[in-house]
Amino acid sequence: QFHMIKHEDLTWKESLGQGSFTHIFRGSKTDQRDGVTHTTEVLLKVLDANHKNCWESFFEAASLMSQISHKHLLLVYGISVHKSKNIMVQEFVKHGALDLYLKKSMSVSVSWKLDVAKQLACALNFLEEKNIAHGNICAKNLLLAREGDPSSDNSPFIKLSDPGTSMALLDRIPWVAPEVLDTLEIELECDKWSFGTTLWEIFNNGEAPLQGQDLIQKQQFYEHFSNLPALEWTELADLIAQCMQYQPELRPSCRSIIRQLNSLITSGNTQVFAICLQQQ
Ligand SMILES: N#Cc1ccc(Nc2nc(N)cc(-n3ccc(CO)n3)n2)cc1
Repeated sequence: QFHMIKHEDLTWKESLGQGSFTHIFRGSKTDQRDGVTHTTEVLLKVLDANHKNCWESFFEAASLMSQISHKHLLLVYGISVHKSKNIMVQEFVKHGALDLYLKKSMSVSVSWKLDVAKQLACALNFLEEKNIAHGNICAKNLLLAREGDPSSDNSPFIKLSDPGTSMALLDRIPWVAPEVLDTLEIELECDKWSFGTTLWEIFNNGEAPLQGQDLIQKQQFYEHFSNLPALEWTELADLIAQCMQYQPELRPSCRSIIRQLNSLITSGNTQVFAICLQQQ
């Protein structure tokens, strides 16, 4: 159910890092269209040969992303299988994963972060309308296609990456919704919980929540129905708390999330506007 790419049509460039079961490289693919050779810059995501057992979720992730298209969903060109390597060929997204970008550049504004949050909410709304649960929403899976810089008014642009190979569930606390540990089922509501965790990450400059806690402590976080430390901005902290409710049915719809983000954006701008007026 997706395009198979010939290995000889791929060119491999430098390694860009390693995930849990995957290794990513910059590369390019050539294809002939109406007799013309086109070369496209790509990201090559290789599934470790010794993790054959999770190649199924690897392919499932790829096929999910190649069946639907949306401006905030990563484009997957196809799959290439060569000897014992499974390779996912993705569009190359210029600035890479958002968590690393936020850790590096501490100076992104509140409106920049709200803009990114709203784009993610739109991507989730699109998936919700198609009744598709992503299952792995986190800042690491948000890719920054355009930086957007404070000087000119062009804003950031993100793409939601494939769900990836389902890492060990306990390692994904607190991104994975608590009920998933019992049901092992990924429902739409799970993405709302993960959206809350990702919002927390974005407003904590890419710092991972429960950083450095071991698996026992992480499991207890759910057993004690704990919440992440609230942000100073109470309206934003409220939205995160709504998303990270232990009862899935109480979590807000994507439409409600987008509405609340819009009012935060407006109130944020009003506050900035008021401060500018005072300073005149
Ligand atoms: N320095 C640097 C640098 C690194 C990567 C990109 N680009 C890119 N494009 C994609 N399609 C996917 C990814 N990913 C990165 C982590 C994951 C998680 O799996 N994906 N990175 C651009 C610059």
